[in-house]
Amino acid sequence: MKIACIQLDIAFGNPETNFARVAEKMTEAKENGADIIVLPEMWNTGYALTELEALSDSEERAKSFIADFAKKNQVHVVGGSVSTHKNGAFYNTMHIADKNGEAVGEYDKAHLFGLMDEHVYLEAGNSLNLFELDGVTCGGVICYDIRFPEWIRAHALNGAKIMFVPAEWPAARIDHWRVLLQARAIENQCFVVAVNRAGSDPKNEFGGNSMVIAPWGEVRMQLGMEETIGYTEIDLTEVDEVRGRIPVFDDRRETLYKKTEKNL
Ligand SMILES: O=C(O)CCC(=O)C(=O)O
Repeated sequence: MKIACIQLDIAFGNPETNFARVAEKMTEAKENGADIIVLPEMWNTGYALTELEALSDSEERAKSFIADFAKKNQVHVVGGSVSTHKNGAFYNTMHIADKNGEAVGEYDKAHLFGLMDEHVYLEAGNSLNLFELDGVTCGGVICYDIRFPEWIRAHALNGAKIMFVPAEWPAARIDHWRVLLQARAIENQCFVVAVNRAGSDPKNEFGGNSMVIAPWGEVRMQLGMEETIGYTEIDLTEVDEVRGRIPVFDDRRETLYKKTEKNL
């Protein structure tokens, strides 16, 4: 499975430019043999949160755009996330389409990031994000979600062998990004495919450093800070091999964790 991580420099508050650039980059990734294309967080608008009424995706444009591209090019697309307007509220939403153009997943970011005012403008989602690509169970969370190990664990316990993490993670905390992603891969014995944006917006410089991490924790791909596309091949048999080597899932003591939570 060849994965393409599109580390895009997102144009702030400019969906037209971003749709055109994403189309161009996805075409390049497909021409380079990608089986799965992964995009960053909020790629349609960036964090133009005060302009969501006018700019966010209210008609599932991104969902159709991703599904159409996937079908036409026979490639899976994990569509990062876009700002959406649905059911009377704004969300940070991930769309996933398989290579047949089927919409196999839709996820609203569950943990809203107060430091970037998400809680002021967005509603949080409440559901896990599990989907199948070529018969492999995958999960997807967004950016700040990786600070909640129990959330990623819930996906792993439900069978996820690859966790996708689109992000707009600031350069100022890029060390946290690297360590948290590596920890999530090691503790859940799964692949982590994390795609951050490049560039800056009026408030933040973003850190790039998109990464693919193997279930044993090795960093298989790591980009710099600039806009680029990173490619890696992954072999899913590694997940079972690592889970067999140290049977973390069999050794869990669920009842103990529940008791501890109650006593806190
Ligand atoms: O947790 C962090 O430090 C960054 C999170 C973030 O930027 C986001 O969720 O958009």
